[in-house]
Amino acid sequence: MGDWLYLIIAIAVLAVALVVGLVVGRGRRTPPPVAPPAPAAPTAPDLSPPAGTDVAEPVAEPVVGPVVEEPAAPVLEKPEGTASRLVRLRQRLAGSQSGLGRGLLALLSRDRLDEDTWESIEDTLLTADVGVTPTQELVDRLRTRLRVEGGSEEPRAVLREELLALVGPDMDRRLQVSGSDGRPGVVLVVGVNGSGKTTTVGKLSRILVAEDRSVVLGAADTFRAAAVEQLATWGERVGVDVVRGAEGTDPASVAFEAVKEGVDTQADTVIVDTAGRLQNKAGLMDELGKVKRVIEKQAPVTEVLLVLDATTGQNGLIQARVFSEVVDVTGIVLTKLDGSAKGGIVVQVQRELGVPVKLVGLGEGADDLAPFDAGAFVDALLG
Ligand SMILES: Nc1nc2c(ncn2[C@@H]2O[C@H](COP(=O)(O)OP(=O)(O)OP(=O)(O)O)[C@@H](O)[C@H]2O)c(=O)[nH]1
Repeated sequence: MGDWLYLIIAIAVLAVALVVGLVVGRGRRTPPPVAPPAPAAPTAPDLSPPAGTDVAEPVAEPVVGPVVEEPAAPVLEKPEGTASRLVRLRQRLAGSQSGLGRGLLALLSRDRLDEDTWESIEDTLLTADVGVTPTQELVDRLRTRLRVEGGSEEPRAVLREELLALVGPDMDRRLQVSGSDGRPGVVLVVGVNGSGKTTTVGKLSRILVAEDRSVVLGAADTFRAAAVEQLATWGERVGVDVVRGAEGTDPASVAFEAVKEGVDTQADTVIVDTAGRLQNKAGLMDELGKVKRVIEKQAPVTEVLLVLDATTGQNGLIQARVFSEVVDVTGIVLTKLDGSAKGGIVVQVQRELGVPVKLVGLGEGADDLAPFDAGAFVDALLG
């Protein structure tokens, strides 16, 4: 019996050991392979903090693929407004021109106005490019008014009045930059190479942009590729569209496209830069005549500006005459007046062409162009 009991206990121990072994072994078995998960549909990264996370705590930024840098939007320049521009440029004008006025005043203030003195006055005026006929007229007027010895008239006041009359205070110097019937105003800019045409177109566009006008530029100076590039840069700086053609393109077709864009986009003003090669009068007449005709299929030309370099004296005047015979010039832009003490050219060119000076260039800076004002100009002459 005792043997049987031992045998039964031994079998029971073995059975328990077998059951425990089976249970533990099953727990260590590797799970059966399962199908790989389907790729998740792309979703916007969830940038909200996980629940329970304090917002103030730094959270690792989710990585969302390669970082693509957006091209920086061009920063547009803000052209200088009219008021500060005028104050600044009047000072510059006085700086370059006051020699003429001061010289005349010194002569007119002498105790005795003898023939030698009047001759010196005449020479001073001629040297400043006032021109022969206007000089003669001015000297005659001054002689009459200042002749009387011990006269009560003050030389400075007399000179100011007479110079102002010569410059023409009543001329209409407003720029015609607006069109009619919903069409843009069209400004055609002409003049010999190097006179400052392209620069003037760029500066004028800035004046108009400063006045909140929408502008399109036409780079019809296709003769010189650099001029087209130059104009494109002027336009980019203030966010103005520049219509251009390849080098050698027919200038008239560029002018046409520019005005068409102005009409289509309902721009206020289109300014067209031209090549103005002065090879001969007939060629110039053909080129500019065609440009104008083609433009006017879209909208009338409201202003033709002739750009003239103030430092070129009589040569510049001869060129100006040719241009005015070829196109109907309505206004003159006198550039580089900062580099010349010969402001008298204003008087001469207006007389010659019968057209007012409307703008003056007073430096190479982007905003160094100002509307011409007769009173301010004479004051600048007198210093
Ligand atoms: N000091 C000064 N320089 C000026 C003025 N206006 C233009 N210039 C300079 O004159 C040079 C010629 O100007 P442009 O505008 O290229 O002349 P352009 O008539 O267009 O010449 P093309 O493109 O060859 O037909 C440039 O160096 C200008 O910076 C001005 O009022 N004062």
